[in-house]
Amino acid sequence: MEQLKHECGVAMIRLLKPLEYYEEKYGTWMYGLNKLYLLMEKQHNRGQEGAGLACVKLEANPGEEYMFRERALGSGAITEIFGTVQSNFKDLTKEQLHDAGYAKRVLPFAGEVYMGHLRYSTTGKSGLSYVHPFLRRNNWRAKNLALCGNFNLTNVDEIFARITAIGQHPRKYADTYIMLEQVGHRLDREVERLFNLAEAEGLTGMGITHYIEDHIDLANVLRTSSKEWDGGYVMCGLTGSGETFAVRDPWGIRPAFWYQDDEIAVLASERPVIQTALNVSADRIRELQPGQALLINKAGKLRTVQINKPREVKPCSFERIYFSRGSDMDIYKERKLLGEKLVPNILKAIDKDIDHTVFSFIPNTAEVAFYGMLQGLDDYLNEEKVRQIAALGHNPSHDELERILSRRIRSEKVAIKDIKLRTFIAEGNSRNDLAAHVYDITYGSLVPGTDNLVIIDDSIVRGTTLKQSIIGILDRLGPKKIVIVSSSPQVRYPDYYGIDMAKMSEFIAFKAAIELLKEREMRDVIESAYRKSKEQVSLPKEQMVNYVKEIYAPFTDEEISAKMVELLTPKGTKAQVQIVYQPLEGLHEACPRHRGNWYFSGDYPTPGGVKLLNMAFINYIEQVYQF
Ligand SMILES: O=P(O)(O)OC[C@H]1O[C@H](OP(=O)(O)OP(=O)(O)O)[C@H](O)[C@@H]1O
Ligand SMILES: NC(=O)CC[C@H](N)C(=O)O
Repeated sequence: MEQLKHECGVAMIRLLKPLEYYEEKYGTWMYGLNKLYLLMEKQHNRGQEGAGLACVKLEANPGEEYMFRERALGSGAITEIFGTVQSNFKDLTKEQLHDAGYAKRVLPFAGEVYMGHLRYSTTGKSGLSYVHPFLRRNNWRAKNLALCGNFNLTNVDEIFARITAIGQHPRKYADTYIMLEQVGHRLDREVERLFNLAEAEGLTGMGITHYIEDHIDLANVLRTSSKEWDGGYVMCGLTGSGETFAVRDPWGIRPAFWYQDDEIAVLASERPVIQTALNVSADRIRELQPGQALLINKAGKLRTVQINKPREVKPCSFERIYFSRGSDMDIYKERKLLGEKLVPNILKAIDKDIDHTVFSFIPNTAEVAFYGMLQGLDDYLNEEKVRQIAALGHNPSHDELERILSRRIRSEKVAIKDIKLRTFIAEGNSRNDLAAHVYDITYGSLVPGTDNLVIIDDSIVRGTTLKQSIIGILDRLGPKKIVIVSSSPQVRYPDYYGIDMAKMSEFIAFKAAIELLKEREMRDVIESAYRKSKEQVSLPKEQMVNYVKEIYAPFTDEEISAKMVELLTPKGTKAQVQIVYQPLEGLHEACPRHRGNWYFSGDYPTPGGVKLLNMAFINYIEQVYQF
């Protein structure tokens, strides 16, 4: 089975004082480097395929290196890159190590501007040369560019065709290279525009260089290069002359947060990492707005600029459900609410038999939703107790009270995740085997043959985790019934904005719907959706319609869940199995500000999404489906 990958993380730091300041105040000029390490480590959940960092030293003399980069592959990449950077300092004397002036003059990575990236590849390929930041070198300092991003565009092919038509020649067919070429090309134009102005003003030599570096307008560069980007992105960059930028997509799909005080300006993909790394409260951190860029110029002046007009804002709800760390105060509340909202359906699934049900979660991400679910169950039980007491019709005796009040929600740690690896994102071939062995159970945590087991997870995508591991091992405990609860709705459609799940055939919900259509002699629904999809291939993407919705339309969520259970329950399972899903309304009530739900609803935020879905469905029918 093909690997599902997702996300990337970005981190940027601009030191606003000279290195001496940090040496004096914090005992090290490596303050920025160390903070970058923290910001990256705390976002390692966002990318374990590779990591890289770039650094720019302001005001280096000609002949001295001013732009540095280090990259590595694998889950240990963060340690490796920082280890390599630190190895440059290992032979220094104590005096040299604490001499900020010496560091600034002589040492690599002793700069004021830093940028870090954590990667899971999406459109880009795997391998070290695809690990960000990407570099574009030039003899003019201001034309040098380091670029990294948390992004996925739906129209890389169109952009590639257009830029090659105007004579450009990207060295690789990879999305980040193409972005690098586009931004780099515009940066070149900007530098040339300023060169002409400087010359017209009679400047020469370094006078021209300084003029250019003092007047670069990155807003211009970003505006002209991002015009046609259709997708989710937070693109970050540094130029050789120390300009820093981060720009967010106009739909607000991918997230970014920033903070500034008089010492430092910082940007990261997730808010709590800034809170922790810099010890600041959430109210001092701002979110980069849809279509907005954060720009810091060579002199350290920070501003936000609207680069593209905000579109219908659809921030990715999967960030809230699963990707981002649950330590964000809002995400924590939202995840709890997701769990709480499921309580009525859970009670239905266990016939309200609270006394014979054990509640638990599938580690790790679902833990927070589990606490919310427990809270909801507690509330339900308290109401029950009040009803029971009232039903007595007299002042309860001590024994009566004790009997009623001793009823509890039975929460246990049932499933254990032994390997600290997200099975959702582990390496391709090894994933299946890994998924089967990654979880374990607590033996004796429920009464066999008597108790139900309700276990919450945050998402069911391909169902591999359930099929290959969870249902089988839970069944060993002998529960009467296993109720799997998903805190997110059914994942029905591919994502093209950062989560690389492009094949329809991967989704268990899709497989279930196709099975149901076949079983009920409704193949004509499939054929008609295919025909309509095929007919619109040459239409402009803005006019395309999501016909895959027709595959799901004849069925209720419950019918699809029931079919999924059939497909996912391993042979020989003794317990009855049921899957309870979060309805779409539940998701929106819990995460009201993150309305991006295309993977659940099929409502894509950009026309490019519908176009790619159309292709994915056609490919599925032509390559996988048996007529
Ligand atoms: O249906 P599937 O395709 O198997 O994917 C869904 C599973 O993947 C994720 O877990 P992950 O292994 O990433 O663990 P985590 O909760 O610890 O992040 C998620 O929490 C589900 O358990
Ligand atoms: N997950 C991401 O944001 C990946 C960035 C980029 N699309 C790549 O594949 O390298």
